[in-house]
Amino acid sequence: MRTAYSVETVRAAERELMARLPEGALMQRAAAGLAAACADLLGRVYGSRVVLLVGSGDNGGDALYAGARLARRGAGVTAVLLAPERAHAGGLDALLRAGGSVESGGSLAPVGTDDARVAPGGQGDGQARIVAELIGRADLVVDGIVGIGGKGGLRPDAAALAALAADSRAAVVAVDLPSGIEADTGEVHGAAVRADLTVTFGTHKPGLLIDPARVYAGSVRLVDIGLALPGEAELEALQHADVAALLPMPGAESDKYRRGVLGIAAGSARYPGAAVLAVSGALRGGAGAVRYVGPAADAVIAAFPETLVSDRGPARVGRVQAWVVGPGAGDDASSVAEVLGAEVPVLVDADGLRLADRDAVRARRAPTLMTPHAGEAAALLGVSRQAVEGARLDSVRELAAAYGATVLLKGATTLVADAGGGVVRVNPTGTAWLATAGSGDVLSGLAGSLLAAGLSALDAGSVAAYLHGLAGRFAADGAPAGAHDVAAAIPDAWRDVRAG
Ligand SMILES: NC(=O)C1=CN([C@@H]2O[C@H](COP(=O)(O)OP(=O)(O)OC[C@H]3O[C@@H](n4cnc5c(N)ncnc54)[C@H](O)[C@@H]3O)[C@@H](O)[C@H]2O)[C@@H](O)CC1
Ligand SMILES: Nc1ncnc2c1ncn2[C@@H]1O[C@H](COP(=O)(O)OP(=O)(O)O)[C@@H](O)[C@H]1O
Ligand SMILES: [K+]
Repeated sequence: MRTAYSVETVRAAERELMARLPEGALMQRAAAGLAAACADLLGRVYGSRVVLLVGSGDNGGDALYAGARLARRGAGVTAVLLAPERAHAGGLDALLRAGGSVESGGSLAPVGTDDARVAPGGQGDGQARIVAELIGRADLVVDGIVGIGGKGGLRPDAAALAALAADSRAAVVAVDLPSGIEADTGEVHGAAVRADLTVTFGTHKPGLLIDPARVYAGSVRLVDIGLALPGEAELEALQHADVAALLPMPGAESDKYRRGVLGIAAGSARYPGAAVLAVSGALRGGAGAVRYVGPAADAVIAAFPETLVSDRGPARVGRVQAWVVGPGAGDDASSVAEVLGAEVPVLVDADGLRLADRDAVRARRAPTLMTPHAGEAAALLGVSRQAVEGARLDSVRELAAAYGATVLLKGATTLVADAGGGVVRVNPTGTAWLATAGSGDVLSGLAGSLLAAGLSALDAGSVAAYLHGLAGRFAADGAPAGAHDVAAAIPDAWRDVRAG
């Protein structure tokens, strides 16, 4: 399991550890890990050109000490100091003693606020040009502007440096996190550094795993500095072994009913394909049987003859262990209401989200799993799609609380949150090839099947997202794939997870 902790928790763990260690020991651990990662990225350290962007906190201190280590190995290291009089004194001293040099990078005036570029003004043309040329010629830029002490997007002088780093051909390594992102939420308010690699200390921070900030982090390398973190994380990402342990496996005593029967109320005359795709995901999700209820029975049977079909409405079909309702359902509000009345776990997706009565969902005693994409979540919350996409963690928690349900918010980094708070799951396996019509229907069938097999809503949602993301990768393999290809690749994803 990969876990991420909030800044507050990290600070507390750091305080506790620092009290037991000699002064500066923690920063040396961080700097050693950072320097090693930089050296790996450079390949050859000797003769390389390294520029450190250094803010006035300990994040800059990490960069300076790592720069000193690289300078001792023969790199040409220059620190650009945003606030020369407040730069970390010990780090600065170490860098200078190792043969590094220093430039002032404060008050480089940016042009505009969105597209910050160093311009004449501030300290004047001369210094701005020196800094721009340094960064432009660098092999590696180390972003030590701000770490977990940052608030809001980068200030203008820091934004100007970030823009220069983005324009240069240098690889960019962020220290702890890309400066300018919100560590606790993954939100990005204004300018932020775009890194190729982030070297983070002690634990992942939520912002490194959640969009939009995740994209700024590049790949992420965790350096263990010995922090003792409490049991429950803020955020967790399942990995192969975690998923393998949760997959429902049949045993000698299993029969199709004991493995779980999933009911699917989906599809309409207009959208029969949604029913077919939901069934295609469900048949690969571990339930022993799938019952389909709705107007697309002919299409479902033609594609999947093993499906049990009925046109009698959800309330009168035989017993099921879980329901999926909503994909392609059009305006079939009565099916949604009937399914919400069932005392088994229910997954609500697509049209079902719009048709579900909030009080009816809140009144349910069995688990409910809602699976909106950002647009659907926005409609339920009464905000814009951009507002949801910009604040995904807050949005998923708010929706879960409002409906008293588990919510899976789809996207490049799918999040799953329970109503009562607690850890939120983030899915690491997705691929942008999954942004194809009908892939959400496959996901709802798959997650429903896992619910029918007995997984909790949080586990069913996060295991389904994991398998679905992996199946998307296998199906696409560098070329477009349709939703039915994704469903067909679920068994490969399942086998891959079990193989470890
Ligand atoms: N506390 C510890 O034990 C350790 C801390 N470490 C490092 O220390 C960092 C935290 O250090 P600090 O608490 O000093 O804080 P930071 O260095 O993250 O940030 C504080 C500085 O950034 C400036 N700043 C804040 N928001 C800004 C913005 N939007 N634009 C530009 N500048 C901004 C502040 O004025 C302040 O000078 C961690 O991220 C990590 O890199 C590591 O050395 C490991 C050990
Ligand atoms: N950029 C992306 N990267 C990774 N996964 C994505 C991306 N965009 C969408 N997805 C995934 O693709 C699926 C799309 O679902 P949805 O929007 O409901 O589509 P549909 O309604 O057409 O079935 C979701 O599982 C979502 O997480
Ligand atoms: K940083």
